[in-house]
Amino acid sequence: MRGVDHIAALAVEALLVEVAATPKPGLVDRANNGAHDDMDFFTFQASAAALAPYFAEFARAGAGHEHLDTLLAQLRPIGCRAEAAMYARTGGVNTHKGAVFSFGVLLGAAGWLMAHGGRLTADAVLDAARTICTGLCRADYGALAKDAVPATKGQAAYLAYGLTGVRGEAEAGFPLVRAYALPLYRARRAAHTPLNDALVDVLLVLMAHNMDTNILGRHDLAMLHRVQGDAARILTLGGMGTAAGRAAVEAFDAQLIAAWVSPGGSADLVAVTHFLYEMEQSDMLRSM
Ligand SMILES: CC(C)(COP(=O)(O)OP(=O)(O)OC[C@H]1O[C@@H](n2cnc3c(N)ncnc32)[C@H](O)[C@@H]1O)[C@@H](O)C(=O)NCCC(=O)NCCS
Ligand SMILES: Nc1ncnc2c1ncn2[C@@H]1O[C@H](COP(=O)(O)OP(=O)(O)OP(=O)(O)O)[C@@H](O)[C@H]1O
Repeated sequence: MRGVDHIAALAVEALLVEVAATPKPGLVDRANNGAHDDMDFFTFQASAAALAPYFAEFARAGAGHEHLDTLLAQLRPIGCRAEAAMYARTGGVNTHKGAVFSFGVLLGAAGWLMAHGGRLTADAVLDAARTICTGLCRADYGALAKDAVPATKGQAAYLAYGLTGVRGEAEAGFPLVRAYALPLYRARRAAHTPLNDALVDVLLVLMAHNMDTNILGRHDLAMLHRVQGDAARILTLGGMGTAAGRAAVEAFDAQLIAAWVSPGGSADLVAVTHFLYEMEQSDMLRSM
């Protein structure tokens, strides 16, 4: 199905566009490797390309499945193979683990909607993602004993703070994307803000609100709250739209690199935001 390939391509584009946006505090971008010493801009490009066939598989699995509430069981094995392909291509570096999960669910949702005659609006895809992930946190975390040794940083964040990370975001239908990131991105794009600057501003609004388990993997709640406050403050300076805001973003990047902080979960949600925006735009063009 041609449409399915089209949305899979938009998801790959979203990964490429996200990593290119510069400056991104603490993250890999065109200027530096952020708070990472095992990956760079080119690692992300190779990883995104390696994921392309699996993104198409996610969308096809959604299109070929009858019921949304049993789709996750079809998507997860594809996610495992995608993760393996990512690690094979990057030499064992985690570039896109969270993104594989988020895009797996969203592409499954979009594929299902296409096959069932639904419109590809952001709201429809996010609602479908929520249905796909109903019960996920209980299933993945419910059986975890309080004194269990965490196998992943996600489990560690749940055991220490009760935070549900990317699983919780997906199960709630990506509320930060819906409430904060998409409205800001739509406004910036409508105002013809340079794409790069629109993406960086969206990153800041996500960082201001996200309980990013990627930050907690290396640091504590106090650090996460400090980062949230700093991101919010830079937005009040005007973000990338003012000289003061731009200077503050550059300084924030240096600060997060020095403190070795990486807001990787928010980076994934920037890619999700671009994907949903472009998907909605192409759906509108198709229906005109
Ligand atoms: C749910 C997945 C993504 C990861 O679980 P894990 O416990 O390792 O999560 P962890 O907290 O380490 O986060 C993974 C990534 O999510 C992203 N992330 C973190 N916080 C957030 C957030 N609040 N919002 C969005 N994304 C986030 C980051 O990019 C992070 O690197 C997935 O890999 C998974 O299901 N793992 C369990 C084993 C499994 O079934 N694997 C499937 C592939 S084999
Ligand atoms: N542009 C980006 N720059 C850096 N990280 C990003 C970017 N986009 C997304 N990320 C996310 O950051 C995550 C990697 O973070 P990190 O290196 O802290 O994880 P890790 O390999 O699990 O742990 P660690 O390196 O602390 O041992 C990736 O999974 C990815 O989702």
